[in-house]
Amino acid sequence: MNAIETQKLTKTYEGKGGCQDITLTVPKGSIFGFLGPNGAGKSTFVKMLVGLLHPDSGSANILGKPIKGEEARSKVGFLPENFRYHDWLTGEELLFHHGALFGLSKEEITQAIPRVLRQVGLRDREKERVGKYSKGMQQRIGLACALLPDPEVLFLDEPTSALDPLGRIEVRDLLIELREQNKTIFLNSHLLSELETVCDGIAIIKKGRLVFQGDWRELANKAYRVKVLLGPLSQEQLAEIHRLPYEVLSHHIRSSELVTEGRQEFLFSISTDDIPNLTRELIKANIPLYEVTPQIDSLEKLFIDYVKEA
Ligand SMILES: Nc1ncnc2c1ncn2[C@@H]1O[C@H](COP(=O)(O)OP(=O)(O)OP(=O)(O)O)[C@@H](O)[C@H]1O
Repeated sequence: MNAIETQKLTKTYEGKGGCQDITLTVPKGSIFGFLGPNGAGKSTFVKMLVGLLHPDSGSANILGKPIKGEEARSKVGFLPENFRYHDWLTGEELLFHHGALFGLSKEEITQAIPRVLRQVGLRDREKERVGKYSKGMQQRIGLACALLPDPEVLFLDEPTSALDPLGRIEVRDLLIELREQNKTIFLNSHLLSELETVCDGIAIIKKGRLVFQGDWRELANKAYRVKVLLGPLSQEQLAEIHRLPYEVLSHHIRSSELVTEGRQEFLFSISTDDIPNLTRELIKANIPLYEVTPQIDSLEKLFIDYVKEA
């Protein structure tokens, strides 16, 4: 079953900005990364899904229920970006306030509070005023608010931007724990190195339009490269390498004391399927071959390439 399905979902602001014709599928029990440059339309899209904006056209379902209805929203948690909390409330009072907004009873909220405080690592800090919390703690209490109704689908907009590296790891582990409970997490983040460690699927939006959706590793494979250590090489062998039907992206003598002089490093642009062919060709040409190392690009690099190209 899909947690989120949208069909040509569109919202513009008097014909400008926003996002257009977004058809997207997010499987249940996955962590899904939603990426795009500033102003691409990410918040507009998420706000429609959580019921804060009405679409101009198109449709969307959450867990099979149309987003227009309350039923879809009852299973949703949302952490907006840069949310300002009521400074004068204690963490506990804030959680009570949010619980009431979700329509939870007093007993339900009292039961949920220790769970969410544990999940976000704020136990024993709930009696302090939110205004006295550090930025990271404010982000954690926001996450706790989103987790209060034990949501099936969680929308998180930059959930770790104020956290230190340890805090980020804690949130990442929490997301993995939630996924293990078959919850779905829709994650909006600019921290791509963080996304690549947890996301099952991603979508990229640019200027309001979807330009990619799928497994980011699929995206990585599009730009597959392989590093090969060869040599020493005669002029003839060097010419032979350049005659191969694979693009040489770079070629240099590796400056490592461990590498015998004369060995050279080549970076080829080839698909995974072509690696055996490349090695066969090199051996056929009697070229000494020492290393073949596939280079998988980081999500960050691919994202930049994709957003520039698409
Ligand atoms: N209330 C609004 N009125 C007019 N234009 C808006 C409004 N909200 C957003 N826009 C425009 O719609 C486009 C998409 O904005 P949106 O906030 O959805 O992008 P985003 O991808 O979330 O950006 P960021 O990463 O900077 O948060 C932008 O061009 C923005 O200027």
